[in-house]
Amino acid sequence: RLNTWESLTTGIAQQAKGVIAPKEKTPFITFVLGGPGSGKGTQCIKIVETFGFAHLSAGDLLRREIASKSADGAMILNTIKEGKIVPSQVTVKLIQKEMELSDNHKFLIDGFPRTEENRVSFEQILSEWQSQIGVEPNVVLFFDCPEEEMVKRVLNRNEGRVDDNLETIKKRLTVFQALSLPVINYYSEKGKLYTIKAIGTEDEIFEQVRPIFAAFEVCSQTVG
Ligand SMILES: Nc1ncnc2c1ncn2[C@@H]1O[C@H](COP(=O)(O)OP(=O)(O)OP(=O)(O)O)[C@@H](O)[C@H]1O
Ligand SMILES: Nc1ccn([C@H]2C[C@H](O)[C@@H](COP(=O)(O)O)O2)c(=O)n1
Ligand SMILES: [Mg+2]
Repeated sequence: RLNTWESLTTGIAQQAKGVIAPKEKTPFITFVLGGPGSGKGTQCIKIVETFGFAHLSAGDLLRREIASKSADGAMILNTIKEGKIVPSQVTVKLIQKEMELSDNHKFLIDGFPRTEENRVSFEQILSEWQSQIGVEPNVVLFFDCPEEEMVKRVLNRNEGRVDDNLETIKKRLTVFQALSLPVINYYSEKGKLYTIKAIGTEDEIFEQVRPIFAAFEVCSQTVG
C-alpha cells in the first residue's frame, strides 16, 4: 500500500497524466504552539484520545535522534541544552518521515513551527503538493500561559530533560518571545489561530480545545 506522501505524489503525477485520483484522504494538519511548559504535550494526548490524530512532537523526534546517536545527535543535544532552535532542515526531515510512515491523515505537529525559518521550510515541502493540500495548516493552536506558570510547570516536570532547569528555561522563554511569537502572529493574521487560555486544570483547558476539533468533525461529516 502507498503511504500518504507517496500516494499524494503518485496521485498528482497520475492526475497530471489524466490517469487516476489520489487514493488517500487529504492530510489535516494542526500545529500546536505555546511556550515551554504551556501544556502542549499534555493536551495533545487528550486530542489523540478524543479525535484520533497522530501526535508528532518535534521535541520528541529530536530527543529520539539524540538517543539513537545519529550523525546530528550531538549538535541537537547542544542546541537543546542552550535553549536554541535546531536548524529547520533537520527537524522538517524528521517530521516529514513520520508523516510518510503514518497510516493516519490527521496530524498534530507539536512544538513546530518554532521560528519563521521552520514555517517556511515546512511550507516548501507542502508546496510540492500544493494542488492537493495547499501550503497552510488547517488549524494552529496556541496555548497561552503566563511565564510564571510555565516556569513552575517545567521545574516540576521531573522527566529528566536536559532543558528543564532554570538557566535553560530562561533562554527558551527569550527564544519563544523573539522567534516563536512572530509565527503565532503570522497565523493570527491568516485567521488560522485558535488561542487557548492555558491555565486551570488539564480538563478545563481541554474543554476549550474540544469544540475546535468537534466543529471540524461536523464539517467533514456534512461535506462528506
Ligand atoms: N493544566 C495544567 N496544570 C498544571 N500542570 C500542568 C497542566 N498541564 C500540564 N501540566 C504539567 O506541566 C508540565 C509541562 O507540560 P507539557 O509537557 O505538556 O508542556 P509542553 O508545552 O509540552 O512543554 P515543552 O514545550 O517544554 O515540551 C508537565 O509536567 C505537565 O504534567
Ligand atoms: N521546532 C522545534 C522544536 C523543538 N526544538 C528543540 C528546542 C526545544 O527547546 C527542544 C524541546 O522541544 P519541546 O519538547 O519543548 O517541544 O527541542 C527545535 O529546535 N525546533
Ligand atoms: Mg512538549
